Amino acid sequence: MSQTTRNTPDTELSQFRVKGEIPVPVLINWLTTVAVPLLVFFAWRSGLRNDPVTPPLLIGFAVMLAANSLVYWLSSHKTLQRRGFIALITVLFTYLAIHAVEDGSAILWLFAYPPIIFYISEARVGVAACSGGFAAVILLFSPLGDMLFEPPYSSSFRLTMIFALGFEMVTCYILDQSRRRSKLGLLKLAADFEYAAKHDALTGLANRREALSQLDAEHQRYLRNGRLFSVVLLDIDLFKSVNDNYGHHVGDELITLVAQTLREQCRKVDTLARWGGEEYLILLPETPSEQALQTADRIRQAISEASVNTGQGLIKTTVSAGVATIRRSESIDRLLQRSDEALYQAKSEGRNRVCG
Ligand SMILES: Nc1nc2c(ncn2[C@@H]2O[C@H](COP(=O)(O)OP(=O)(O)OP(=O)(O)O)[C@@H](O)[C@H]2O)c(=O)[nH]1
Repeated sequence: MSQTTRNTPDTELSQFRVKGEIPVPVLINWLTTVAVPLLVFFAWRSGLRNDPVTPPLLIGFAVMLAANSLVYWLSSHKTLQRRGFIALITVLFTYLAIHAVEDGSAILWLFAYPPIIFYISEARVGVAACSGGFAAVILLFSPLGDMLFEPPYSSSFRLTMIFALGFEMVTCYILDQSRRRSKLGLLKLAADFEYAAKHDALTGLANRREALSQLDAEHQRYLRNGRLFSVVLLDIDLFKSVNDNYGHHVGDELITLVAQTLREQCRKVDTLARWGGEEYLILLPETPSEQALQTADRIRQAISEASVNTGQGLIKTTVSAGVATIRRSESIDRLLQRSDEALYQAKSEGRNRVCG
């Protein structure tokens, strides 16, 4: 899982919200709710100044922003809503920069652009939008800008705007990077917790809880499509004597060796679990009795051939296994009970054997 988090693409990460963070659609809807009456208000004030262009344009922006939220409300299409919103506010802020709305003071709204863009989109979109915006502001405040538009700004206002906007954009970028890093950290932590909750620390196999959950899922599939599955309960023979003679660390190595052999002998679809101390459970999906017995015997054979190197030479071990295949409307508890009985039989018949 940590591999997954390391590869989490920026697109996915920008839309991934940790608990408590405002979801992007909610933020966009909230901004739209605030922006629409504001635009109507400024349109009305521009109308009072006999500006023939600004009122219809601002009303048009208000209508399009509202329509964007309405489309999201009807379709729940997050990407469409986000892209629509970014396009609309980019055009709106450009208009506020090149047209002297509110005697030119409306250009101050430009400061709202960087935090919104960085919050709702990927880092590279934020960087591209802010770089473009910054270049446009410099152009607007340059002599070339004076030739193209009629900006009513003094030199000191222009300089202050350039430095303050630049400062704000860089700050937003740094904060955004820090937010993304902390999100990655949280994702990794969540993945590690999930892994630890499902796996056995010594062998890396599924733990008992995860095995029960896989068993339940397989049982549900069986009830739906009737495909038989089997379980193998496998126990290392005379394991206590290994601990007693060679120490617990060698016992642990043996437990790991058996786990490794199970991995080599089983299919990817099989669930391998450490069921208890030196006991394992193998869930074999879509496997009838005969095949399950053959698999269990192949595993038994492979384990009897493997060995652990101790300071006192190589040691080998054997296992006993009990196999049970699901029957009619049998419950999981009953199935496990039958495999346990078969394991008990294998032990009492002399160990190093498979019973089913
Ligand atoms: N090293 C080590 N030993 C463990 C672990 N979990 C359980 N054990 C030991 O495994 C031994 C199991 O012994 P028993 O249940 O008596 O079974 P056995 O000696 O394998 O004998 P049979 O099952 O009858 O063949 C106990 O001594 C436990 O202490 C573990 O994680 N590591």
